[in-house]
Amino acid sequence: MTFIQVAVPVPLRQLFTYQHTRSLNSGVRVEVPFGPRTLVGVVVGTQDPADIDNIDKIKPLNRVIDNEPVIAPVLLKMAHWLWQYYHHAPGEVMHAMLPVPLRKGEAATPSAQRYLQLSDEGRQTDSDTLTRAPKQHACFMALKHGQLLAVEARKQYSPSAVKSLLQKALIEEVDQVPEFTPFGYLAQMQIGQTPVPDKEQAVAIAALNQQHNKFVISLLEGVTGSGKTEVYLQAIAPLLEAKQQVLILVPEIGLTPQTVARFEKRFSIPVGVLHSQLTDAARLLVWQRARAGELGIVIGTRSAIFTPFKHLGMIIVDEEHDESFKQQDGLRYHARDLAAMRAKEHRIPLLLGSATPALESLNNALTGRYTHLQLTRRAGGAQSTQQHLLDARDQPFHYGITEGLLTIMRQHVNAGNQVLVFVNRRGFAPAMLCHHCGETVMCKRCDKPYTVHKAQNRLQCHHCAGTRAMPRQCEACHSHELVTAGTGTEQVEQGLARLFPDAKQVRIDSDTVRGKDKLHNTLDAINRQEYQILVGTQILSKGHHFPHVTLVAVLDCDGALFSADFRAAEKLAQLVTQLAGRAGRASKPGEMWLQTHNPHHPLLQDLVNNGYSHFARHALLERKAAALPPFISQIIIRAEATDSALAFGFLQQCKTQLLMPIDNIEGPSVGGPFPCLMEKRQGRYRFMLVCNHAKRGPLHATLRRALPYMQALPEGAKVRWSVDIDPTDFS
Ligand SMILES: Nc1ncnc2c1ncn2[C@@H]1O[C@H](COP(=O)(O)OP(=O)(O)OP(=O)(O)O)[C@@H](O)[C@H]1O
Ligand SMILES: [Zn+2]
Repeated sequence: MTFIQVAVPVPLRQLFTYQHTRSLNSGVRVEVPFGPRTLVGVVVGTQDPADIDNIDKIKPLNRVIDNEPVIAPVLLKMAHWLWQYYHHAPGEVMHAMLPVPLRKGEAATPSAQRYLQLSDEGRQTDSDTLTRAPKQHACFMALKHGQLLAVEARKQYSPSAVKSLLQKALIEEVDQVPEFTPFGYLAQMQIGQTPVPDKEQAVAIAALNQQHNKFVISLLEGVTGSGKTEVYLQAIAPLLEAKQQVLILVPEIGLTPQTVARFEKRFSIPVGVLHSQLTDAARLLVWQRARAGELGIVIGTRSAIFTPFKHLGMIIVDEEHDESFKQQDGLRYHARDLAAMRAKEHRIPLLLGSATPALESLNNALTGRYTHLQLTRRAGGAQSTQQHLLDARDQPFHYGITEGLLTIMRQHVNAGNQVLVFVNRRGFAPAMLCHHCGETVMCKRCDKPYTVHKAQNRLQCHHCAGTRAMPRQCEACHSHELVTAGTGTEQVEQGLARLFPDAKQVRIDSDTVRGKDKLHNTLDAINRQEYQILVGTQILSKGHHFPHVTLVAVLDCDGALFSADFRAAEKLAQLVTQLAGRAGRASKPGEMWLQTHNPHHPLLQDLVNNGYSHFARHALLERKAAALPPFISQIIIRAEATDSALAFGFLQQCKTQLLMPIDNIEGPSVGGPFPCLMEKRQGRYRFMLVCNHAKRGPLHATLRRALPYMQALPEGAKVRWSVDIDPTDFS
């Protein structure tokens, strides 16, 4: 009899022991009884019978699912690190690492899948016959390049488009077991036209070429449009040729088909793509193809860091400062940190790229822990964007835009160029209030004003997504005179339509671009110059290439200057710099105007006059002086409950545990319980404890000792609480 340790997907920070007739490899999935349920767990080791109490109570496994481990030894090490470092339940960590069908116990080896392909008739048909049905046309065109998974095609192009094409007999369905050829991509790989790298790019590429099969972390700090992507492309070419695969992580909304197309075009090989909007079947297929070594390149968002590879040669994290790399619920891991951990285990290089590096990464580069590669000039002769502040005080406003800014916009539009207007809020206006008594219409569940959405004729809470009908009168004084306050994208768009009747505009925010295709099509239309004015939120700041934009106008970011979050300045500086980077990327010079009521604010002055890299180095000095991350380690314990006293009381007891002295260890400082920046959300009151320590080790040791006591607190069952290691968000 062997005793097997299994990570079972339950929210408990421990492993469970089962008995089996023989030993099993770690990383194999097993089906186990758990109370009244049957769950799919992962074997992580065996246990010495001498260490087991109540040995006759140990239950047998129900069933062994895999012959071969689904989680390879390197990834098991990563899992181990994850549950230790993030103090998370091992079974939940394992599940997070697996594609959904495998969590449910389905076979890990490829099984028959239904594919769509062109029929004989389809192959002889001209796609022009479909131009009046755009979705059918798009699906047909995609199938011209090869088969698609049927479920994926239905999701992407709509079930009705697929149905019509089937009815027209232009396409057909086939069932096939996919076959994978390890490094099969090499047979078709052809390196396309490659620009001659400039001096700085050449230095970076040469440095990266020296790093093969070594664990080295490099920060590629390159101003916007400096050709970072070109460096990635040239750096990975020799690896692909040497049968080494490459994983590229990109931010959540930075993963556009343009990015993927650029890699496909350069190497003429299919690229595996992983993001949250894929079907489970499609994700599993990429997982299998990468694992078999069939894919040379995988590009994906945060969780792609868990993809198995046959021979991984390099990891790249593009826009490494982006907040979407940190998961903000459940297993709150940071994909950038995990990438470092993974690169170390595989003994391969990790490349972090950004125009606006996170202060953590920059500090590691400046202190020599990372190799520091810099691109200080834009590629292909483009000039850097001139940045200016526009004093908004005492200026007349039209729909949130000052007259001064309108004049500048007019010059750019009249010159036949495109203007990008950044507004930090979607919707029509961020609040509605009574003109008579001043009462604001509030979401009672969050204690925050509702955002007015005129297009839907509703109010929407951006914190809990709750909506309500537009009120007709004030709840306090019953006056019918309700007015809106502030400006959102919807209002700016409407205003600009009046102010610029001859210029075509497009709004880009999460209300107008739902789904990847919509964003892709809009971006294409922008680059075909179908629009002159682009109005949008953060989405517009992320890595897009707009060759015709010459002016970026930022309407209002003053709020961020006075935030209680110590990272607010860094986030604002990154946003502003990335926005500026959208202008003047091609032959025409670009400028950015930032409209503000605080034109003398030191942060804005520094950014505009000296740029991000100066700001960031200065901000690091400030962080050091104030003893803030990255110079100290931080952990937050959050608790929320409908009864605020419960959440507060629970954290107070946690604090007592965290302050309990441990031998030979200097304890952390524990602040709070403080209300979170969003004090109330969805009807729950929210508090946090902030634990700081100059050193990571003692901080984690303290938490490790306190956690079992915290878990045993009876109040813990009545509140929602969580542990956040290296937090990035205090909302
Ligand atoms: N050495 C080069 N010679 C000519 N053109 C180049 C060179 N390197 C890059 N480019 C071109 O310059 C433009 C910007 O390059 P790229 O997109 O690689 O920059 P980036 O630093 O990744 O941009 P961002 O971070 O702002 O998104 C692209 O059109 C690219 O093709
Ligand atoms: Zn709400």
